[in-house]
Amino acid sequence: MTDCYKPNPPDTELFPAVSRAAKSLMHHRGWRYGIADFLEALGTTTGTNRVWMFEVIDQGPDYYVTNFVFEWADRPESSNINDNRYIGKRVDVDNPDLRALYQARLNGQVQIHQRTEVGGFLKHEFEVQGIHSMLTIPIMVEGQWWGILGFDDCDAPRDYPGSYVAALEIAAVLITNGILRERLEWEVRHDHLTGLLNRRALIWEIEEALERNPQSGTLVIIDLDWFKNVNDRYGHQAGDEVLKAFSNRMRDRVPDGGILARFGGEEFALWLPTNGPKARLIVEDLRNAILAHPVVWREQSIALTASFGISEMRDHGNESIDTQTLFENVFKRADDALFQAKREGRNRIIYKE
Ligand SMILES: Nc1nc2c(ncn2[C@@H]2O[C@H](COP(=O)(O)OP(=O)(O)OP(=O)(O)O)[C@@H](O)[C@H]2O)c(=O)[nH]1
Repeated sequence: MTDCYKPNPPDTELFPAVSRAAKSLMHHRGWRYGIADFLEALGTTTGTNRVWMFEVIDQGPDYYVTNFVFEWADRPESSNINDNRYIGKRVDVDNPDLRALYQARLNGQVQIHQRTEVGGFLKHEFEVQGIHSMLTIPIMVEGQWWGILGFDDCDAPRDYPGSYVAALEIAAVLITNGILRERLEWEVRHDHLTGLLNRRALIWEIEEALERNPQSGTLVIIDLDWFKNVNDRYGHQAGDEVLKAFSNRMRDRVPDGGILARFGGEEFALWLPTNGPKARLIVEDLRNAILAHPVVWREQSIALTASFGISEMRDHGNESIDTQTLFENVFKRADDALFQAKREGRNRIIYKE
């Protein structure tokens, strides 16, 4: 039987290939932009027919759901990526074979399956996809099963030696590393509770927008009114839910090119790429929407209002002023406007040129 197994190319090529391919995962926009090159390098060096990755998008004790996210195939006929069956595919773990497979994946164990040995769920997949041998390496992130890096041999059976598995396990760790970096970058730029950008990220985004268009844009600082009362009356958890619902409501109404952020506490900021009456109309629409739609929390309706301070990017005739100072000035004016809105009774918009 073993003599009809596909020969493995010399493993001396594999470690240098993984090392070279690692660089593509360091793509400045994130690993997802370099993964196609990475999988191609693994595919061509191992001489396999298909290298694929799926991501686990939901899981429970007796099921898991996967999305087929990336693939390299040696020829068009080997490709599966456009098969909708693998998008949001749910696997019900309803027999001992499948339970063993699932448990091994949860534990991060590498598995090599041969068509002659598999049963049930895998047998069906092997037949549908024309697979002889499949090597699967779980991608683990922070101790959790994230997905699979898989290798399918369709033209002949294959047995992967230990040195191959070791190199490909390193490849999976490199993907883990990319995912962790992506998570970290998300955390640096976002507010945890609401998923909105945080203050720092908003400033970066505005700086970029100003580089493209220095004299344009409106900054709106938004502060929920009497928010302390929400916490005092309904509890902190309700307060959190209100902040999330409020953020979602706002996010749905931000026009194209607008950037919404949570500055902290019950304070938010919105950058609009427009100036003048158009921007002010958008803000009026936001104020009305907040007023018209109380947040429902555990069947209780929590009415909200917010105060708004608005200012525009303008040099007020001083053309020598640099972008940084322009930007600081617009923040200061919007903040002063918000303060005035609060002082004058809240639930209002104050505009300061
Ligand atoms: N639940 C919850 N509360 C928060 C969070 N961040 C800040 N707060 C609360 O927000 C409240 C803000 O209170 P204040 O600054 O007095 O403002 P306010 O009650 O909204 O009154 P005005 O702004 O003057 O209209 C405080 O009770 C904070 O504890 C958060 O992430 N979750």
